[in-house]
Amino acid sequence: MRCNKTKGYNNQQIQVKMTKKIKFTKMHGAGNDYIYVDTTNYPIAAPEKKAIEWSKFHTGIGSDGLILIGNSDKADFSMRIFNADGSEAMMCGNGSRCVGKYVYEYGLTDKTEITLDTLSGIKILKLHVEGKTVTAVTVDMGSPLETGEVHFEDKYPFRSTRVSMGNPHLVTFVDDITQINLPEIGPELENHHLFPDRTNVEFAQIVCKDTIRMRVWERGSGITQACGTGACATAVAAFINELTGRKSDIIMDGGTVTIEWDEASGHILMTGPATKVFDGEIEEIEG
Ligand SMILES: N[C@@H](CCC[C@H](N)C(=O)O)C(=O)O
Repeated sequence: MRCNKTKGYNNQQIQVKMTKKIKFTKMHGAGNDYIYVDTTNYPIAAPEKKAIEWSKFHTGIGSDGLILIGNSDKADFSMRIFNADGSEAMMCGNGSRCVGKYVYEYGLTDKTEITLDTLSGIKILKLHVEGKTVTAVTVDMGSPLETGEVHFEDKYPFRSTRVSMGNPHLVTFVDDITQINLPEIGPELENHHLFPDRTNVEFAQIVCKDTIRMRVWERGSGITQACGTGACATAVAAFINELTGRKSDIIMDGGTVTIEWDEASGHILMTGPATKVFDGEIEEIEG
């Protein structure tokens, strides 16, 4: 049978689709990379879909997810975070530092102390500025919402600690982190029946009383080079289990952040880098 291209073509209804150009900035915090869009200039329809499409490395921009910066009636700015699988999370530690750098360096504010409205409440960002550049940001992440021990009754020989930093985390301390097969165990634990909302998964090794090496499997994004809320959860779990003091450096695959659990306020303070990679423009097909 021959295929009649001409007939097929003539019979087709031609749909004219409009395209719109969206400016974005690719940024990373300790290697945790997201696409940032200022939605006051470029409103994004269906962000769940865009997060999946744009996060793909071969056919999109390539990232761990999508972060939308917007206005808020409760704070200076708002932040929404979508993982690479399109799921929306409550909070993003590394992302919040990059939002601080973005709004300052792109002239949306000249404040060096900024309030940020997130699904996990209002966070306070303190920018460390050198000249006109934000080199690091300290974020008051608030108090950990929930902590608890987890004993797996099935195949895992671990005693783990559950910590909610708005996002759910499962932290497990091991003697040798290099022995952990994260690509295999990460998704198993993320989707374990004990966690109906899934969970982020951290494996950590104590280096010394104030230093922890950590690797992460993120809910909705897989292995990432760093996770800010995960670093907070790891420091909290280490302190609760009497493995460290209140302040520790968390060394991740892509960089280090410092976490301090302030005794007076009970808040977690996270300090770490924020880096711009490039600005870009992507075409969005409407309809
Ligand atoms: N990488 C982020 C956390 C992003 C959300 C997380 N994957 C979730 O679904 O809870 C961070 O730096 O905190």
